[in-house]
Amino acid sequence: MWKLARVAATRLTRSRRFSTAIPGPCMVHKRGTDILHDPWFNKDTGFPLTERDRLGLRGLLPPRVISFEQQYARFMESYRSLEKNTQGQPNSVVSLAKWRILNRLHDRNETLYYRALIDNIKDFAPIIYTPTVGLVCQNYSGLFRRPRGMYFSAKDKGEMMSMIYNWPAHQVDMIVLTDGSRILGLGDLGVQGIGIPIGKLDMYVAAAGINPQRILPVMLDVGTNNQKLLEDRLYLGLRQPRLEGEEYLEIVDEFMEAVHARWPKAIVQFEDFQMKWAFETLERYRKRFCMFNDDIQGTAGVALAGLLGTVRAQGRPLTDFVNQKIVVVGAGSAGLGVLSMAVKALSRMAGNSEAGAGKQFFLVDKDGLVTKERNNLDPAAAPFAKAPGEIVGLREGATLHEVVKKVKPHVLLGLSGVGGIFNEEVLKAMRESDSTKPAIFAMSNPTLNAECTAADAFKHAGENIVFASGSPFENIDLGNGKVGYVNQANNMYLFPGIGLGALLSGARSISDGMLQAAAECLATYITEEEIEKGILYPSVDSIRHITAEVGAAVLQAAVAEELAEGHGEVGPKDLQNMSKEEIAKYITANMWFPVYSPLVHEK
Ligand SMILES: NC(=O)c1ccc[n+]([C@@H]2O[C@H](COP(=O)([O-])OP(=O)(O)OC[C@H]3O[C@@H](n4cnc5c(N)ncnc54)[C@H](O)[C@@H]3O)[C@@H](O)[C@H]2O)c1
Ligand SMILES: O=C(O)C[C@H](O)C(=O)O
Ligand SMILES: [Mg+2]
Repeated sequence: MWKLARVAATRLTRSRRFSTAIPGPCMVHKRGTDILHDPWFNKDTGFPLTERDRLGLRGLLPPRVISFEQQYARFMESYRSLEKNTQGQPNSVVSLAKWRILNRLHDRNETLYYRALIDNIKDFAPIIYTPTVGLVCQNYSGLFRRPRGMYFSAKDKGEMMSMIYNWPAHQVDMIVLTDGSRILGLGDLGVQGIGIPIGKLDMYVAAAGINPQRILPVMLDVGTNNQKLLEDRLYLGLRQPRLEGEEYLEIVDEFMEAVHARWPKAIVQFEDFQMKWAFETLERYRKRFCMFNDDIQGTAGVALAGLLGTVRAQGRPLTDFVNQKIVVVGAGSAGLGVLSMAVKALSRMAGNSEAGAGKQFFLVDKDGLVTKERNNLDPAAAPFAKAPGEIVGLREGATLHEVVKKVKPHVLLGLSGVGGIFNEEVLKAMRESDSTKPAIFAMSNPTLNAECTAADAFKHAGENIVFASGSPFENIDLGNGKVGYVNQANNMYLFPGIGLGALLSGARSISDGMLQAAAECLATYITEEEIEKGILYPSVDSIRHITAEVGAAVLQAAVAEELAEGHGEVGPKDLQNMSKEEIAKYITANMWFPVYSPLVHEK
């Protein structure tokens, strides 16, 4: 059933490639070189002669008109020759070279860029998104050529309501916002963190079909506590320590009010905020605005889908989730987000009683096993802290190795940001797991921050494991024709669908029910045959299809909870009356796809 739907969708995408159907016109308020310098409208040598006449472009381009297909082939040729020419060079050099060539196209011709991205998403996602985006953020001040998105700084206090009107697009649907304080597992990168919203929004365009003219990456620069950056003469952000307390919140409040005033229906995704502000801003805004925190909520849904998939992969009924022993390493925004969503799922399974739910979860942070005896126990971690004596033989602060040895978990899940902490000793201890097919999730990003590599996991924990990582790794050749399958457990499988469903339903806010629907949709997407091979998540190649499905599930949940206020011409009543099939059609019909539209000049 699932399989059939996916094949049909692939065909749909293929037939749209270079389709001959004439797309609708696009209004442009510029002429001449202003159009050539605007990547939203620029077609380079692809402008037909009639359009060159209409838009004052005659003579500004070489005379021959090159088709979109030829332009695409030309770009891919230069990309492939760059790949060939950089063979054998260090990974970081190759990745940055690839990022540069893609970035140049992005800056010049967005239609061609997004077509290349959509058609080659498996190859390009690791360049424009995780892990290379981390390297780009680390080197941002040096790589900077032209701005992308908007920058609101502590110095703009009192000005944001007018500044927001400096953005040239009339409509914005999707905003990704960061303050740069916890960029992947790389720490505080200040203004350089802008690369993250840019990468996330590229995934929104590629996976969810959000129109790139309606996206807005935003950096809230409230300073940085990264001493190296403060001393770097090339650093492009404010050279001051981060604002704290009320001063900080006033900046975020002002930004949220400004966005809401200009684009009341825009969805704001909070990304890579340090934990204290991640939780606080989520609570502060989630009822008032249509927003969510991807690291807490998107990650939780992706992890939950993987945890449920693991139960199936271990050959047990889903209801057995209540008996899964899970060790979560990292008590930050992501780790705690995962635990609280997993506990909610458990209590639903147990008939909505939270009593005792989660007893089989174990939380380990930088100071070891988290128990109620912990000095200054973080209130957010408290519900998952073990009571004294709850696990015989384990004390407060027990090491990860001790915990794994004692608990013999079915799942070991890392969201610590610390590369290599699932070391040989810890991985070998997983061989004594109570499951014959234990799961290891090394979810921290980027690659060097993963808790272990895929190769080490299969080598030390055994060939029977189920493995997932936040950053991509190649599948592992286990010899004798056997393959150790590597899943990518990354929130990219959910955030685009959450945003898409929220947008097209016109949701007032993003509820737990909508997020739960997203996670369930992802969990049920994988077939039994796939699960048997240890496949927990779809291939990145099908991200556009899974995103449409997640979007539909989120929209349906918004309608069911009466949060859907409608989108454009489609009112709340229309949404309520749509069948499942109509919802699916409505979603796909509203997903932008890159083709050159005829440009019509409007004064
Ligand atoms: N795969 C995904 O989709 C995904 C999603 C979100 C976050 N992440 C990754 O998860 C990591 C953490 O993100 P976060 O927002 O929770 O960060 P955070 O800073 O809020 O939390 C990090 C946690 O790790 C703990 N920790 C630090 N050193 C440790 C050690 N040696 N042993 C055990 N625990 C240790 C800290 O005590 C803290 O609780 C980052 O690398 C991020 O890239 C991945
Ligand atoms: O950005 C990613 O790849 C996932 C996640 O949001 C993270 O912060 O690591
Ligand atoms: Mg993130």
